[in-house]
Amino acid sequence: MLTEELRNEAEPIIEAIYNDTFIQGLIHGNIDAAAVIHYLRADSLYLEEFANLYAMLIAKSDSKDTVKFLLSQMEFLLEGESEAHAVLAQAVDMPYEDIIRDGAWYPSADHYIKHMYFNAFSRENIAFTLSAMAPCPYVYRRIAEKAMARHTFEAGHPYRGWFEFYARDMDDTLDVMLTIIDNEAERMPAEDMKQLRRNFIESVEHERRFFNMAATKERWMEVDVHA
Ligand SMILES: Cc1ncc(CN)c(N)n1
Repeated sequence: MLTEELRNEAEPIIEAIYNDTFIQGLIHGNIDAAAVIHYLRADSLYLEEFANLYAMLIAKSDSKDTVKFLLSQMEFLLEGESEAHAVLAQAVDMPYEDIIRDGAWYPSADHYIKHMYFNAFSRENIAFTLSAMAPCPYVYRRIAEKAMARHTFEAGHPYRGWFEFYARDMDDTLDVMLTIIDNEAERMPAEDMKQLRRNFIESVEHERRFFNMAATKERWMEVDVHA
């Protein structure tokens, strides 16, 4: 199955993400607070766009079950990830609303978001956008599984709740996304399947760039348009 192959192809990139600064900093509880704040500012905006993408896909869906799934995912997204964000805000001891007030689409987040919108605007078949969106829950679940398998997070660990959330709550989203992608892929010509594959693997790399964007506190050049 296509998504089985994609998950195997993604594994080396996910292992690299796991060993990069941001995740290692969460695991060892010694991450730079400014990197966590940078991450939250970008991620709160990213998740808003993710919800908007679901809305675009609803408009393209012809199956009632798919529409119901997309609506439930919008709901989960607008509520659910706040639990993971709350863990990070607690760890840096700042009120969440104060942290995300100054968010912006920093370069790597901007690229990732536009990669998903490009597919949503240019393709009628929702599988193209879903293949760009699926690494969002998938990469986080794999990273959380690796961390929980390789480390014992003691009760007071500041980021334990973040890993527990992503190890636990991504299954429903993922199962439906991957099923839709596989069902659509079966009826596609080879070049379209190649595009699904590219969309997925590029988004896995976008996930790596997003975490590194936070670790380096990546910003645009200080030009007025982004001030
Ligand atoms: C950039 C990004 N990727 C994935 C996730 C997990 N849904 C997230 N919160 N942010």
